[in-house]
Amino acid sequence: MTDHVVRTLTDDELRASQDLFRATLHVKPLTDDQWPSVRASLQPARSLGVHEVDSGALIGTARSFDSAITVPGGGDVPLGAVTSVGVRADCTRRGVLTELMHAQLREFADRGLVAAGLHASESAIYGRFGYGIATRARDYTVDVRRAKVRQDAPAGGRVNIENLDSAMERWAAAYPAMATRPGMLARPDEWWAGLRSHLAREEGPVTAVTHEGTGGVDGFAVYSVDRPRPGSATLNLIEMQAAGPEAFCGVWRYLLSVDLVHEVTASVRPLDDPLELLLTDPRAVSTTGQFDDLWVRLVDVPAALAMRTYDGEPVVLEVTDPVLPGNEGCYRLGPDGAVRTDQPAELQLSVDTLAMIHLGAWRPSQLVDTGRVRETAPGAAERADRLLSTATPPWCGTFF
Ligand SMILES: CC(=O)SCCNC(=O)CCNC(=O)[C@H](O)C(C)(C)COP(=O)(O)OP(=O)(O)OC[C@H]1O[C@@H](n2cnc3c(N)ncnc32)[C@H](O)[C@@H]1OP(=O)(O)O
Repeated sequence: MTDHVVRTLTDDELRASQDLFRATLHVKPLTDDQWPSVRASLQPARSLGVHEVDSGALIGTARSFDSAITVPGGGDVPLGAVTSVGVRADCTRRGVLTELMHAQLREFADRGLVAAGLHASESAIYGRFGYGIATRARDYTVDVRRAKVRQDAPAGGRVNIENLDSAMERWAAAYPAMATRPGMLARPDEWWAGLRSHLAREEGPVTAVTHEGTGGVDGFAVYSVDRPRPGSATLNLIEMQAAGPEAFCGVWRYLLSVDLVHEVTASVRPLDDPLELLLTDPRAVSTTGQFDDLWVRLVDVPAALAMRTYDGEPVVLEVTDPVLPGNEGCYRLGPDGAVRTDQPAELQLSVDTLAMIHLGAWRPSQLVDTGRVRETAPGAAERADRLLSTATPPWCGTFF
């Protein structure tokens, strides 16, 4: 018998659950001023809590919001975006997170969500629940004095500074047309409310810029500037989306022209962000980190496999999934789609490893080389490499 129970939290328990989560991250509780905007970012009935039976105290929490993820071929797969996961520090390592994760995955499956996604605070936590690294990202800095945009770089449209609140409404309307790369997420209203409350906590002023091309809004960015002393200002790019090369280049041309700024830092950008190639001196850009971005858990494996496209010779995968055993079995993937099959397995892998290849972040043959995938038919991994490859590396680009 366990000494705690998991259940969906009621509205009047949400603030306590957010404060519990913040405490696990060593952050102060919400103030009365902060709470309304945080409340606006929470979807109803999507917060789970674990209470101790004896004391009734809340000791663990996890929440989610309903979203969708773009997969290769352009389809949108319904996804539960998991966040605010925390267990009170004096109650860790006795299975509270495990119960939360299992309850949440059951709830997602019951509601027909095909996948779950999260950004992990530590990379050792979520693999055991079937999550795998499905997108990667990099941070970079730009030395503004060296960064001159090439004359042949794409041009067109214009950048305007806007009021943040009105800009966000226009961005929310334009964003779906930009979320075409595998790994990008749909952003419900609550996500935009969360961005607003996140930006309100920035110490310095926050600037919103919109790029308008011939068809209207096709890019946007939000940044803050640190200026610890005269002559030394860093522009921190908090968010940037662009529908195409003109918008990408237009926004960067603007960012590199802001007076008094000697350095721009950009976080969690796509691995193939082409800024270096737009500059006369590509070394003006320095990658400062490359890391796991979105972790995905395929909740309904047959649906997730069927909802993306494949290009190349078919291959048969055998999937193991101790947490959701209904996913286990062999699947034949090919240009005609993905279906369960009785054919013998050519590659064997666990469900967390499947998430690593589903959007194209890793090549199956790389994973054979590291022991994560077992090849039972010679040449199958190379066939799978071609079948699952994508034109661009997947990227999430949405923080939550
Ligand atoms: C999506 C997000 O919100 S990311 C934010 C996650 N939250 C945090 O990082 C806040 C601080 N940390 C915590 O609140 C907790 O330590 C949690 C949530 C990470 C883990 O909660 P717990 O209740 O201790 O996890 P639980 O007891 O279910 O552990 C399950 C297994 O994972 C392991 N594990 C749990 N956390 C970690 C960790 N940080 N590093 C390595 N292993 C871990 C446990 O050892 C256990 O393994 P075992 O079964 O082999 O012993």
